[in-house]
Amino acid sequence: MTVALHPSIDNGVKQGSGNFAGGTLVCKCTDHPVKVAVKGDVAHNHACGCTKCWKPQGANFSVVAVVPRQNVSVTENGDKLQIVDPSAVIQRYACKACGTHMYGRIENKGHPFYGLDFIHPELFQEQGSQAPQFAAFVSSVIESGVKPEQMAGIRSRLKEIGLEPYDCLSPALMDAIATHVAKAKAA
Ligand SMILES: N[C@@H](CCC(=O)N[C@@H](CSCO)C(=O)NCC(=O)O)C(=O)O
Ligand SMILES: [Zn+2]
Ligand SMILES: [Zn+2]
Repeated sequence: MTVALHPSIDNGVKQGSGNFAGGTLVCKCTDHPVKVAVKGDVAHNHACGCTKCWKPQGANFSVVAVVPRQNVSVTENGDKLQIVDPSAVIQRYACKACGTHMYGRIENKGHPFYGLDFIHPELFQEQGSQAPQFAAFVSSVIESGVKPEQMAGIRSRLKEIGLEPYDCLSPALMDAIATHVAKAKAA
């Protein structure tokens, strides 16, 4: 049996349309769901194994991407949102009723990713947003209870579906972070 990563990628990664114009994220509540409008396509979509990103029931990974924060607006039932961990770098706004994380926001203006919100594209009502590009924080799934002996199988399954596994972010994103840090030090 292949290991369950996340329902949206377990049957293979579905490529995006390349011209996704944006859509509406909807939480799991059948009654008064929280709705969040997102303009434009997502970027840097990835599977994330960290303990902080929201994972649907039974999944070992989340699927999470970024969008400019000005492109994100809560349109319905925003009173159901609460910040999961106000001390985290990414302040994740979750539905109090169903627990779904609707968006994560960075308020530290000095953070390399300030200006980007984190969202879960599987919550889009619409199809066609950018597909996951890589897998991040893969070793972190051990912190959620995965046995170290399962890691070889998890990494090979990620590679099989075309998601290169990394234990932090991808090299391109790590380079972007380091460039930001270097510039901040030089300033
Ligand atoms: N081993 C830790 C790692 C948590 C972590 O650093 N997560 C990253 C990636 S989240 C999306 O890619 C991060 O930037 N976190 C900041 C935050 O969550 O506020 C664990 O698994 O908990
Ligand atoms: Zn909900
Ligand atoms: Zn994460």
